[in-house]
Amino acid sequence: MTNISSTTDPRIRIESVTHFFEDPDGNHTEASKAVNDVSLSIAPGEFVSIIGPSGCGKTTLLNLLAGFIEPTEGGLFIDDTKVSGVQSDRVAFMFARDNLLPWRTTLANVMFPLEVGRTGSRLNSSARKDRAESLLSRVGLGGAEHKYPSELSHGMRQRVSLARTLAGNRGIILMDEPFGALDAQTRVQVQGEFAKIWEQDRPTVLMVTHDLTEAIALSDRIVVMTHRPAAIKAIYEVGIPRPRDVLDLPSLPAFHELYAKLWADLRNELEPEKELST
Ligand SMILES: Nc1ncnc2c1ncn2[C@@H]1O[C@H](COP(=O)(O)OP(=O)(O)OP(=O)(O)O)[C@@H](O)[C@H]1O
Repeated sequence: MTNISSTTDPRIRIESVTHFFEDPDGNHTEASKAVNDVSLSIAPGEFVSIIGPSGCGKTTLLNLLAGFIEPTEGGLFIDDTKVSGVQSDRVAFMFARDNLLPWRTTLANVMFPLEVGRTGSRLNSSARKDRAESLLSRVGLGGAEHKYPSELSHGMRQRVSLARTLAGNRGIILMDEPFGALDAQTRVQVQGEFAKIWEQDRPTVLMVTHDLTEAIALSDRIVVMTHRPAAIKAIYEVGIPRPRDVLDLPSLPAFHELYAKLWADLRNELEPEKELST
């Protein structure tokens, strides 16, 4: 069993989770196993990234935590309550594609979680508007409140998505390649904005990424998964002092050392795929 729980009183606890999808005959087989005996605890205000080979089971782990699917074995807990059903009241999500509502303005998109969530039900419409405006200004979009998603660039849309993710103030954010669809320059900018906001608000974050530099720039710990079915191969503390500037990281020996370790772990996990294809 991979048992990694370095924290006490975690906000997120994943306990001995194994997940099988059904194969075309409706059976659970080794080939349909996506997650293998994963245990991980995440402390309040901690930022943890998951990296691993493509198709290993990272998104499946996030989906289990979000309550979109149920584990075959083991349990997932948020604030000590077992995850059962979709956790949209307790957890905010952010994906590579922004999923903005095209018929709503930027402001109305950010106000959306305030209208439907538990937090929202406590706010009147003027307070919702104030909160949404303030979040848009924090992500550098003050002035774009009345534009529609179709009028915005990819980077702007992803900033709106970030503001919307933060709007519900759920304190836990699950992110799946959140900056993956952005060009390299915009990506660095939006990462930097998110890092600043995270340092001020300190939500608990679990992020899946393929970008090792992004993982090092943003995380407290990085979890490396094996090839499918995803098990935990290693966990690294980043330990580089904050605030971190993505553009300055390459000048730090600690960055290169960690990058090399992560890459070596990943490369070993890619080997079985190579064997399969030869
Ligand atoms: N609903 C499903 N039914 C059957 N198999 C699935 C389903 N969803 C995912 N899988 C399979 O489970 C495995 C893990 O998928 P998952 O999306 O979790 O991987 P990932 O590590 O996030 O991949 P990537 O890095 O490429 O996004 C893959 O082999 C995928 O084909």
